Amino acid sequence: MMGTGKSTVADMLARELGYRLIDVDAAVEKEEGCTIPELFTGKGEAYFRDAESRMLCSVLEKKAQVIATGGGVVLRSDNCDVMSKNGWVVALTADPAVIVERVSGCDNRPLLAGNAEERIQTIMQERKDAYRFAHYTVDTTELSASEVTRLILAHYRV
Ligand SMILES: Nc1ncnc2c1ncn2[C@@H]1O[C@H](COP(=O)(O)OP(=O)(O)O)[C@@H](O)[C@H]1O
Ligand SMILES: O=C(O)C1=C[C@@H](OP(=O)(O)O)[C@@H](O)[C@H](O)C1
Ligand SMILES: [Mg+2]
Repeated sequence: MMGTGKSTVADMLARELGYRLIDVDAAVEKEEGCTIPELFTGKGEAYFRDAESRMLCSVLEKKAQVIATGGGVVLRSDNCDVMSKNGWVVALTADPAVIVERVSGCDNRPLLAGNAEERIQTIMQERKDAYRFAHYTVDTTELSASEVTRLILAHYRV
């Protein structure tokens, strides 16, 4: 889910493991030559989702890497299938109020425009079953990013 710390924790994990870090959002931005908000405005969410799925499949061909995805990658079941087949999948969650705090001041999440807390609650409700396929889930509400990283490393088995 957005704002739970995926990009931050993936970076820490990659350093700890000596793996390559891939952030799918950043890779899409680089490929498209614009930011995610610009992509949503200019070409629409469906275009972004296609680019996101293509990028995910392409990066999953390699090994020894930590891949941070955007929280909406689970909206397509094919993406979940390819992640669980080719990787060890961790889902991060947090209470909506904490997510609001974490993302306040960032305007790079187009789906949270307007009342962020309401949007987060709605999106979490819509996606409540979509993250269940993950091999391991961490509620990050009361944990620092380093604590989340340590927990994941303690459970990582591949
Ligand atoms: N466990 C945490 N506790 C407090 N703040 C966090 C934690 N994890 C990430 N953050 C902060 O929350 C914001 C969103 O984190 P980010 O890694 O971009 O989340 P995501 O990639 O899941 O959207 C960033 O400002 C980051 O520094
Ligand atoms: O949950 C979502 O639908 C999205 C999450 C974002 O990434 P983060 O989860 O890293 O914020 C980004 O991919 C886009 O704004 C859409
Ligand atoms: Mg991110």
